[in-house]
Amino acid sequence: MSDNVLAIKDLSYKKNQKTILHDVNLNLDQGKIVALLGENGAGKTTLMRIIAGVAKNYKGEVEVDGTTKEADRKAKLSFTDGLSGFSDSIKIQEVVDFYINIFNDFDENEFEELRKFMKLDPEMKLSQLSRGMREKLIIALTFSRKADLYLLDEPFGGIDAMARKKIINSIIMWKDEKATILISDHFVNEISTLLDEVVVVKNDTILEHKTADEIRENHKSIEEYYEGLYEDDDE
Ligand SMILES: Nc1ncnc2c1ncn2[C@@H]1O[C@H](COP(=O)(O)OP(=O)(O)OP(=O)(O)O)[C@@H](O)[C@H]1O
Repeated sequence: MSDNVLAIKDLSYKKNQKTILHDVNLNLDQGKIVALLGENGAGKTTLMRIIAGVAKNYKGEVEVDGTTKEADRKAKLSFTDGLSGFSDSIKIQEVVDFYINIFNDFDENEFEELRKFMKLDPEMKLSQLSRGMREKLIIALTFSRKADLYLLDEPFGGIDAMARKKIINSIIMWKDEKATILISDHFVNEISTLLDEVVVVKNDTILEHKTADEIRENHKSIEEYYEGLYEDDDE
């Protein structure tokens, strides 16, 4: 059996007649921690929303665990679309109750552990959360499901540098070893040492997909490699 968890073939996506992504081809294997890197507006969020089945009307094929059907894909991957569907006046506990209802694979005990680890009070309303607390809640919700593919869209912007590595380290320890995590960001942060692979989005498509070992074989850190991709753009 193939250990491929994600297969994207010839994906293109337009919004209001503007090409946002074109000729995207990407394969990810089980058990990998993969960074999806690119500048603001490169198309990282759009790509995640397409994989997750939230953005529709794309051209091409998106397969998760061998299935292209959106509903089946949603059952196999875990993605929290910025809590956009929830009113600000509801409490964390109410969001959790919603997740328990909707997702058969939501593990309440796992959420409890993550919630305590993130120091989140279940009685707090979404409107009371700081940006970092909100991001921690998204991470906790996402990883409380048992999925084969986890999508994290810029999860750390408001989380302090010390906590970032601690959080991602713990998640990697908790997750099933066969589960793959795709994490988007616009710079390589404290988590670069934990990455297995790097995917770079530039000019509306995937510019490069490399393993961390390949990058390091060229005697480069991931930071140097990523910065090098943008050197030609500088004046
Ligand atoms: N609703 C929309 N209508 C038209 N264009 C859009 C819409 N949403 C996003 N875009 C465009 O799609 C492109 C990709 O946006 P996207 O949010 O996917 O980028 P990103 O890589 O996640 O950026 P960031 O790092 O800033 O979050 C951008 O050029 C943006 O202007």
